[in-house]
Amino acid sequence: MTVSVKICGLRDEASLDAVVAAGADFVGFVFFPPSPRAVTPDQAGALIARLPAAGPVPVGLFVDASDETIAAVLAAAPLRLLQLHGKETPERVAAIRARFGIPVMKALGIATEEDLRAAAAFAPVVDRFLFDAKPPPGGPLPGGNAQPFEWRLMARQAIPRPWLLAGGLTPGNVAEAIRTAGAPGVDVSSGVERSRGVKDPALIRAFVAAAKGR
Ligand SMILES: O=C(O)c1ccccc1N[C@@H]1O[C@H](COP(=O)(O)O)[C@@H](O)[C@H]1O
Repeated sequence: MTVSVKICGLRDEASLDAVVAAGADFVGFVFFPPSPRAVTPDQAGALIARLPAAGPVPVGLFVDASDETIAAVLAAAPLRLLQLHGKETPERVAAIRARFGIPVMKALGIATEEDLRAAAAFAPVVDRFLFDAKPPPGGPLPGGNAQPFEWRLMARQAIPRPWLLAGGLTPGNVAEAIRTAGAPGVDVSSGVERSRGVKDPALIRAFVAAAKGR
């Protein structure tokens, strides 16, 4: 089975080119101003313009964003998947999907098996799931915290949509995470950075190779 790989939080051309050359499947742009990885719609649009036609799918990461914010981003950046990483309800997810006509991936924070049960209510209205660690209480970011969760919670779960595993993945642990969780895909941000918010092309290459077993 080929594992899908998403590299998230791209802000510069050299790192974006490394994502493409490494053969990642998805590339993420963060539209959440408190994040050190945040980009403007125009910056994302310029980076997406560099992607080859058969290159990674450009994903926009939003946190409890309004329709107006999403529309303003889409006017400048032709995203092909919307990652909703806040407290969006199934009704809000359905409304965003219907309004913009773009596939949606809902991120859910996981600490216990009980948290995974939340996926059922979202299944009819999402195209993918992303399972991430719960953020530290009171922290500024709901994701991107280099925090793993217990991968064994995912094993043998029948998730009703394609899904990505996220949270604290690195080139060194991603192969074990995939095996333990039985993950069909993975997503990383912190684990391919040389400092917070600054991607490292060598780590990007190493992560994609390790995830895809090359
Ligand atoms: O990366 C961010 O800054 C971010 C901000 C707000 C919500 C989500 C964010 N990133 C997502 O978090 C996970 C895990 O990231 P990490 O590898 O543990 O740093 C990943 O899905 C990113 O897309």
